[in-house]
Amino acid sequence: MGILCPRAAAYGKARFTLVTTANRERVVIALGGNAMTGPDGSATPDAQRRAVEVAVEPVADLVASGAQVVLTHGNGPQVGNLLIKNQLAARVVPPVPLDWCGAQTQATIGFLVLNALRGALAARDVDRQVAVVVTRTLVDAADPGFTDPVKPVGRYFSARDAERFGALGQSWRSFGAKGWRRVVASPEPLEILDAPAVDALLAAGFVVVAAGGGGVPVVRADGGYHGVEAVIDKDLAAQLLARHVGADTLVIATNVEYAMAGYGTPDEKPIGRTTVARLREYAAAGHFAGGSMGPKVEAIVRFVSAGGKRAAITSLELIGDAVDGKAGTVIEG
Ligand SMILES: Nc1ncnc2c1ncn2[C@@H]1O[C@H](COP(=O)(O)OP(=O)(O)O)[C@@H](O)[C@H]1O
Ligand SMILES: NC(=O)OP(=O)(O)O
Repeated sequence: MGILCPRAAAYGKARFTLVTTANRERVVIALGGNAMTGPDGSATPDAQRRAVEVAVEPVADLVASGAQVVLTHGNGPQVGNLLIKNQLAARVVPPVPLDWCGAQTQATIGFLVLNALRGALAARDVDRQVAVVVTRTLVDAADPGFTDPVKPVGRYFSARDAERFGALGQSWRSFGAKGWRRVVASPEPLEILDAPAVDALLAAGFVVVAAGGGGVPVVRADGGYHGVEAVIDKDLAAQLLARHVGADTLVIATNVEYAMAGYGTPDEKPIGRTTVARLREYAAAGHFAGGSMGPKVEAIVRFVSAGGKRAAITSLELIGDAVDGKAGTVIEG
């Protein structure tokens, strides 16, 4: 049993996609920071809006094919920019903590995705509602990540600026020729507390945007939850969300088609279809940089090891093929 859905004429030739009511595969897609800002990493409102409009196209195709889709996204550039604004305005308006900034980015990026995805679905004559869920992620107050800040946020600054900000008690790290970025605490995500809301919305037919920026980090306190100052890695949060909602497939979409062995060396080699064991060997041998490819590989390994059917790392344009196991670095359970 199926219906025919026209896809956007503006997105290539007008084509028709068979939407079967039986195709109810659940897919979680994590969109990287590269997909949410301009090509040069610029985070102007226009650059972000345009980047999101491009990023949602393959997602809209997937929704049109009948899949149940949850989208999650990074927030590193955006949350770092909010911290700077806080700092600059501190004498005029009270600064807000980092967890509030994280929640703010879920709203602003969520709004952009909601608007763009609804537009892309309408262009395909697909009438599916999209909901954005402000999502909390449980972390451990004793996580060592709180005393060893490693998560880069915001834009690149000069060494001189970084030194000036460092004098205010902030941690900054050099990224070579690109410059310096502020680094903040990034504890392990333990539980996506609002996953039941995501599950209910999926069952009701919504496309859901959730756990943006890895979720707002909270700890258990006073019989409830308190926000804590950190930024959770969105790939590690994505695999947890995918497990909580019983997703079949997790796709980590970034700006490279594959994770590579020997990345940046003359022996660089794309890793296509592979196994959890092989990826663990590559990781142990240091093939995946921490803070970029490292957590992506760790995320797909954790998902499949926990019973997930399929997980992939690939570029934005290849999301659909990766869901079918035909593109990117793919592992299966
Ligand atoms: N082994 C590797 N294979 C491929 N890319 C790698 C590898 N190690 C590090 N990278 C870098 O990881 C980047 C993707 O990670 P990141 O910039 O954090 O993505 P996103 O912002 O999309 O989440 C690639 O552009 C590449 O520069
Ligand atoms: N929270 C997070 O991991 O964001 P980025 O992917 O933008 O670094």
